[in-house]
Amino acid sequence: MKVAVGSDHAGFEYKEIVKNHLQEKGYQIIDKGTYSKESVDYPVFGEAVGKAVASGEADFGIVICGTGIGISISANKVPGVRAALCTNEYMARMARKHNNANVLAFGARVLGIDVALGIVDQFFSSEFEGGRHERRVNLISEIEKDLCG
Ligand SMILES: O=C(CO)[C@H](O)[C@H](O)[C@H](O)COP(=O)(O)O
Repeated sequence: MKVAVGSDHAGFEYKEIVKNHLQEKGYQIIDKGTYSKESVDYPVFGEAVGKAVASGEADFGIVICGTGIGISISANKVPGVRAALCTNEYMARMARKHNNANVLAFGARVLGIDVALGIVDQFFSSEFEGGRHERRVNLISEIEKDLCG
């Protein structure tokens, strides 16, 4: 499984920890930056991870900024991306089971690292349930087709 990861400066340290955590579990990591704590702009990294997932370069993505808000908004601008901003393990499970999210977002300034790693583990151990949820996810895709072609 290939996972693209990206963050701004606020999420950099958590990105490094998440990378190691997933690599230890056998995931292949594609790191789209940022690569230090120097101040940068989160849309660059949300877009890079979003494009990696939408193009098939990665199976899933993880984006991290201070709150997770700006970088999830940015990733969601890429057609085909369903980025879910999660603040607890239940949201992470539902993001996969009900929304078929392909990008996980969270905020390094609002969550402890243990909570963040729990969210990551729940996201990757949950599967899309399909059924009525597929109809709803397809409706999201139709909005995108109508507006983006
Ligand atoms: O985009 C954000 C909020 O939606 C992130 O939290 C950013 O990391 C944050 O805005 C960066 O702030 P800074 O004062 O430039 O470190």
